[in-house]
Amino acid sequence: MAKDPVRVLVTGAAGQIGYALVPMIARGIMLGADQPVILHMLDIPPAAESLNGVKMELIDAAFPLLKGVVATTDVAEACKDVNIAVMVGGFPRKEGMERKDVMSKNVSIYKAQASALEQHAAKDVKVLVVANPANTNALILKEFAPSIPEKNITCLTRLDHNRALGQIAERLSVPVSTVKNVIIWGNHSSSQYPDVNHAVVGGKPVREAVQDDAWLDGEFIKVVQQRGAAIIKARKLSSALSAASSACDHIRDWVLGTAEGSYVSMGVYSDGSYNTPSGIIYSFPVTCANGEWTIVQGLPIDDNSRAKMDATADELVEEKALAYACISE
Ligand SMILES: NC(=O)C1=CN([C@@H]2O[C@H](COP(=O)(O)OP(=O)(O)OC[C@H]3O[C@@H](n4cnc5c(N)ncnc54)[C@H](O)[C@@H]3O)[C@@H](O)[C@H]2O)C=CC1
Ligand SMILES: O=C([O-])CC(=O)C(=O)O
Repeated sequence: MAKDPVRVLVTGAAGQIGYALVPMIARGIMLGADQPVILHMLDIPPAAESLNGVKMELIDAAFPLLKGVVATTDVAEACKDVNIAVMVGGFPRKEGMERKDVMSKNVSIYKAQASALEQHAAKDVKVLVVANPANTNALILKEFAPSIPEKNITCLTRLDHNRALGQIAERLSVPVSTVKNVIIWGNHSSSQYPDVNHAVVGGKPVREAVQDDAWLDGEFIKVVQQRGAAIIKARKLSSALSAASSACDHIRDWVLGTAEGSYVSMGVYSDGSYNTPSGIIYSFPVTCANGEWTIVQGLPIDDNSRAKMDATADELVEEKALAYACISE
């Protein structure tokens, strides 16, 4: 019997990630080749015409799984009954702007969208925040949508995770599918810690396969931390196809489960695991089953990793304070 359609919201759908993401969702890359979808696309009024153009293209592509498209600038209409919400819309930093200015704009966007999701989305909506600052936007969304279970609010660090897999595969000239269990700890920013201490390639520890700890502890980490900036330098635009693809990976694994023996990285509400501060959205290694993620426990952490995990946590605590200062202004 055919499945009922799942309603998937994409905010910022007229933007570059949105343009890459919506056809992936309509083709079944996010939720599976047997899962019909109804796309809800939200953008702001100045982007309404462009958003309508994206809707026209979705119709023209005649995707068999796509059972409907809502394209709107009305946040309540966009959030109505959605089961999955991918939050890509946000306010980017512009020339001459302080970090605090960007934070205050995003705090007000995420506060308003949290309330709309709370009032209009399905009660068990799963939320993925992509827009930067992704971890802190997700935290604000969580704070202002108290009836959405905190386990249902996450942010994207899967792109960083996939970038780390890609760097190791390139270094060893092996298919990327043979590399697994890298970890991104912390913030989706240049303070993140890409950790290979538990990663394997073809069943062998990555450190044994690479045989170059200096590279793994130095250049590799820097390349992954700075990859977003490198793409901007090369394309004059930020990552879009890789961000969209990684957003699909994040939701697919969350809904359909991770492979046996594999874990992935997700930004989730910290419960204090690995002595990280609770009350921030921090990226951890997780496994997923039955629509729920679980933090992988018990991995040994050496002093070098500890220091890097703490540094990225400190940045998130600072961002949280900045965001809260914007709320109370
Ligand atoms: N977490 C991650 O791994 C990554 C995050 N990003 C972030 O994703 C975000 C989107 O990137 P792009 O698509 O390249 O940007 P973009 O500027 O091309 O698109 C953003 C879209 O959001 C819309 N928007 C702005 N305010 C909105 C609101 N209040 N409600 C709904 N829509 C709104 C804009 O009109 C625009 O169409 C940025 O914040 C970027 O920094 C980008 C790459 C990776
Ligand atoms: O760096 C940026 O602005 C975009 C981003 O988050 C990434 O590519 O990881």
